[in-house]
Amino acid sequence: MLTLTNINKKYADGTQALSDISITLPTGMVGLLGPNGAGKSSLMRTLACLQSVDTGQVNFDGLDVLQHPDEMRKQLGYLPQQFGVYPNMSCIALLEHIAILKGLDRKDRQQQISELLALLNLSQFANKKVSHFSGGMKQRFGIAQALLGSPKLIILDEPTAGLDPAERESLNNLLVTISKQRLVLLSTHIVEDIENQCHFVAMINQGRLIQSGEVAALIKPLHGCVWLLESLPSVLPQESFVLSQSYRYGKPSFRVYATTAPAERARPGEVTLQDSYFYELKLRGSNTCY
Ligand SMILES: Nc1ncnc2c1ncn2[C@@H]1O[C@H](COP(=O)(O)OP(=O)(O)OP(=O)(O)O)[C@@H](O)[C@H]1O
Repeated sequence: MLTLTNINKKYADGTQALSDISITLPTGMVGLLGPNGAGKSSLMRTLACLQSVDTGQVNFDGLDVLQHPDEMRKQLGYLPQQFGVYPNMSCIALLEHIAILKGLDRKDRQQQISELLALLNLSQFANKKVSHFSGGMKQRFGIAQALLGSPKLIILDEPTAGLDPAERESLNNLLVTISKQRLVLLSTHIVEDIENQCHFVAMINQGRLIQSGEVAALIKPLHGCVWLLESLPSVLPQESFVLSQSYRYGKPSFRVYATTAPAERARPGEVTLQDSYFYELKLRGSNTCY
């Protein structure tokens, strides 16, 4: 279990990236949702012991993380949003190098690297330079290096960014498999990925925690309050508002929050996590566009 208490972080230029964040995250797949600039990466870098905070505490299974970052690093796997690799190193050599840095002995290194190469479908590319990998292969390599040492906490910042749908699906399935008996914290803009894989979600905006809890419990209050419309009436009922607007087969499609049907032609919609996320952002007066 990971507990954050009153985390505050202001950068040197005065940007308040994290404001008084307090939350307890359970084991399993946990999603972190927030618009661009919300503070997700700042939070993840903090948990990965890569940057300090101004105030606050982080506790992981009884360990005071900010006081003992070296202890935490032994239990941590981190995939940053972007990562560089040594240009001339093969996949296996680089994994070997990272395993040594993580303190694995020779026997463990050999066993874990061979298991991870197989798990991540990289065995046949073991001797290829990682700098020559495709985007999907590179992300799978990133997950493999994060899993070295069997960490109890895995932090993944946008792991599926830039992947094609098949790669995304296979990586998502893999993440569910590895999240058994450990905490996998997943940050992504793809709300659907969080809805499909995570049982718990934390939403942040402008550095503040705006909502958190079990996904099923979060969307429950909106049941019966989401309506689908192809066009909006000239006036929406009081206290109702547009959650999102998109196109389906080239035709406009509106999802509207309303406690009763906002128009005669409105059809009830099945509530999604995205509805709940947009509802929370609207409710808290975000000026974010979506
Ligand atoms: N090193 C830094 N110095 C100054 N400001 C920073 C720094 N890093 C991030 N910020 C600012 O802190 C805020 C939060 O940024 P952060 O990268 O944590 O957000 P994010 O939710 O990860 O965004 P995105 O989804 O776009 O990656 C933003 O206003 C950003 O400009």
